[in-house]
Amino acid sequence: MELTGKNISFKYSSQSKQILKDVNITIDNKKILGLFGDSGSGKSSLCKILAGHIKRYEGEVKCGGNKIPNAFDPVQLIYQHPEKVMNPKWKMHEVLGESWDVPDDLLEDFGIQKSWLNRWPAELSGGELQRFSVLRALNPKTKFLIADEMTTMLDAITQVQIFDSVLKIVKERNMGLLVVSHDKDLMDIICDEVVYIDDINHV
Ligand SMILES: Nc1ncnc2c1ncn2[C@@H]1O[C@H](COP(=O)(O)OP(=O)(O)OP(=O)(O)O)[C@@H](O)[C@H]1O
Repeated sequence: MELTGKNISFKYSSQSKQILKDVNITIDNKKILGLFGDSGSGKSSLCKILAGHIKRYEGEVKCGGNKIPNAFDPVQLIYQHPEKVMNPKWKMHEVLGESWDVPDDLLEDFGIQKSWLNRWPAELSGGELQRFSVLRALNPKTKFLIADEMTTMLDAITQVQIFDSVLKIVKERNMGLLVVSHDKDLMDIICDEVVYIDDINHV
């Protein structure tokens, strides 16, 4: 199964600069793909388009040959800043429960203490919140995961732990994974193939 972006071109408004031009990218569920490039080169914008968060673009995104449906989200995007995508008025068990019923062993794998489930997002650190946003994205319907600087805010040891847990699930469930990072060393370890955005973006 593949998630494909075909001839993707994009600008934020008609007056603003071209961010993406004729980008072609394929994420295969049998390989882990890395995407790297300079700050501001359009990586996050491309991720949002692939995940269906930006809808006004030129080109075509397909998941398993079909357009991404609205009701069922086979493509999940994990943002760099989890606090931006969490409802501050929900306790953490509601934040997770909205997506799926996470088994206890997975909470443990991701280093989430049970007492945190009863806290508000504002009562957790950025790194602790990020563990929740990763787990939330890993609901059983997810076919492709896009990790946009997913572990930037975590220390090196926690980064490895989180990636280990994600990779285990990705392999078990045969999911596709796109890893976006500035850390080329990390990508070289994790990914089967790494793409430089300037090589696929013709702006
Ligand atoms: N909502 C927005 N409205 C207008 N311009 C935006 C918006 N979001 C991003 N941009 C601009 O689009 C360009 C590409 O940004 P994008 O976040 O996709 O880059 P990036 O490669 O992910 O950067 P980084 O590695 O720093 O996260 C930048 O010049 C940025 O200023």
